[in-house]
Amino acid sequence: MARLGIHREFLREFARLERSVQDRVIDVFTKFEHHTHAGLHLEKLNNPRDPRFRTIRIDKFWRGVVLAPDSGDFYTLLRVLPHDDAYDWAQRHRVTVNPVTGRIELRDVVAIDEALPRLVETADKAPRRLFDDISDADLKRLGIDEQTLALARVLTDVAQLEAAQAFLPQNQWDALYGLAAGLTPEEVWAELGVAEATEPYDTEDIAAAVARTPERVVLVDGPEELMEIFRHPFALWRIYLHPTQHRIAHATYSGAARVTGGPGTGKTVVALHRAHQLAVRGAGPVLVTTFTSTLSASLEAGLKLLADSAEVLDRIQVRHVDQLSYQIFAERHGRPAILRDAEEKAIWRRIIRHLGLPFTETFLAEEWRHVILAQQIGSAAEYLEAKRAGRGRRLGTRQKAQLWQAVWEFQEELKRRRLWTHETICVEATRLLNERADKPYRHIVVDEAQDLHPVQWRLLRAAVAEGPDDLFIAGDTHQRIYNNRVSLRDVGVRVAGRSTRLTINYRTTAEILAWSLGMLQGEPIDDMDGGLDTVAGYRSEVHGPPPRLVGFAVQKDELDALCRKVREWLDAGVAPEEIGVAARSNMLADAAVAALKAAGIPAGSLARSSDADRVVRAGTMHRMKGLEFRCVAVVGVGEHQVPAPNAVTPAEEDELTHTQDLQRERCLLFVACTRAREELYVSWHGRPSPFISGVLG
Ligand SMILES: Nc1ncnc2c1ncn2[C@@H]1O[C@H](COP(=O)(O)OP(=O)(O)OP(=O)(O)O)[C@@H](O)[C@H]1O
Repeated sequence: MARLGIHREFLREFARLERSVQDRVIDVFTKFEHHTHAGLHLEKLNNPRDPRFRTIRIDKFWRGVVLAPDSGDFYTLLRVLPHDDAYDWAQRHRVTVNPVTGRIELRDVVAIDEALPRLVETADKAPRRLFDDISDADLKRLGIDEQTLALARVLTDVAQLEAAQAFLPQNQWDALYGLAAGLTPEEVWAELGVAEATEPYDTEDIAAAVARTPERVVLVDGPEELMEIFRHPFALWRIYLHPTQHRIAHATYSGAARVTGGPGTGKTVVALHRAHQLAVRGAGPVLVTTFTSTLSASLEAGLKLLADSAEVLDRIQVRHVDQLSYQIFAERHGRPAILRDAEEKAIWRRIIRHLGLPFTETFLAEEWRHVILAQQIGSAAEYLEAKRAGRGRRLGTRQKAQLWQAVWEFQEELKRRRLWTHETICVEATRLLNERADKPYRHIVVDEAQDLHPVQWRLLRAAVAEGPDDLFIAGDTHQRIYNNRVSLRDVGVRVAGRSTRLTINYRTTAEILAWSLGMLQGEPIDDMDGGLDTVAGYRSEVHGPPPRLVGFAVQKDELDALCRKVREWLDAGVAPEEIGVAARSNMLADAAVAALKAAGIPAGSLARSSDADRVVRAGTMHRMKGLEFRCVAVVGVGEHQVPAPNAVTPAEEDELTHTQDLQRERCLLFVACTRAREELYVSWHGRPSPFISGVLG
């Protein structure tokens, strides 16, 4: 039986081929894999650039281009193209094995030769070149070969480098792009994840090189896996991880560890692999957790895809944090009575009236949550001493005393009426866990960590004994969509020296990513560990059209245009469930569903429908977290809608909270936009949101 590898670039294209061609490809390659003399089905080409290229007939019109070894039975499917294009492609490309990394590389030799003279001409006139500060020795150390080096040396800007992605060997381009994005040669090397070679690589051994290059070529293990890959060409993460992702997921850490990185860099994927790996090791129960039920449901679905052994799956529990705290609370006290939002406000109002305080109920509620509960403050004296980081309005000693009195009365009332909030349940569950010597979990894996409240962190800290691999944290502070801020150190979680940042985005096109990042330009965003996070080096290898940005006079026109856009996507062959519509408010999301339905488009609310319903789904930006779609429309991005006025504390009330609220709203829009894999459409009526007016292009 032949062994088969499939180039990942082809898999991306596969998803876009017509269904009938996809079926033929599957048919041809399932049969191909079964053949004892598979090579006989391949046709030689006249004068190919690489003598190891062959073609294979898919149907009358389509051909596959296959890399066939000089000997052995190992083949790599590189592309499937219309007949003439396939032959043209084979005339232009060449496969080599990189002597430094040992990995397989594919390049468009003709395009490199054509680009070089033009670049030389521009470089001769330019005052500086892109890689002036990087020595030849450093470039070579990263696997840049002579042909790429000649081109790299005459690049003068990043746009030229981006254009060169289409023809340079991908791993070499990656290294150059990492350098251009500001990473040091050491950081780029670490990111390449190349194992130290004990002896020089055999640059003729294609099969070994392919095995070393899982980020480019997926090795297929039998016909079932082949079917799986073709059925879910986007879900490759189950089989293959980038070396950096693999290292993080499989490492043994002496304590808590963390993965950070921009949207779509595979943090969730790493978290799922890590949980699976820890369960395989079998040292004790694994908890996978996050902050909402929708997200924990999608983590559970991901784990089921990943784990093929029921025994391993049994060792993993998926619960969102509040579910965990309720469970622990209920085991001891039974079901809690929950304080509703409106009732909470009423209590604060009564206290304000009765004490004659100069504060609003929102201010008191936030002070209680973000200072007193967050820092476990238990007495007036502690409160007087407490740092109120993140709170803008200064309080004098007298005001602090008044505030403490208010909080004390509030807490007493809850106690008297046996009422609980999510936070107090969490605090009580933490107390119960701290009493226990036997912890419920041996490992905890946390996704979307940026949105957890300090009391939730303490709960998690108390649910697992301190030790190797106790906590694994995945998150991105640029995607914080609630107001929770934490310093991990303050809640007893130390990740220093065990934190890795992922930078390659697998979801979004470079165009959508760059535009969305533009919205965050210059925003100082913390790293949950006493420093600032950065977006340096975030990049995507996939290209597509730039985001489409359109404004209208009134909402009706905006929604009509949304319907036309969605219709256009559907007509182009995008399935309805691959289209997502995001809005800041529930009301607008519902209006979008109604407009789509009225236009005869199958549509539903994100809250109430799933992939299986095969409808276009619209929902709030908050609900978009953790999801992704081929095409995304973000509507209502107008001056008075984003930021949502009622979600932003007035500057007069609290300057710092005001700034933080604005940042959270900005991040929320960023999250919504980065859910798009291929196309992003952003619209508004009236004037555009201040968050996008700087990036309208
Ligand atoms: N190694 C990989 N190979 C192929 N696809 C990958 C890989 N890693 C991640 N992906 C894909 O990239 C997309 C984003 O992955 P994931 O959701 O894990 O990213 P994330 O960093 O958690 O994103 P976000 O922070 O935006 O929610 C998914 O479609 C996932 O399947």
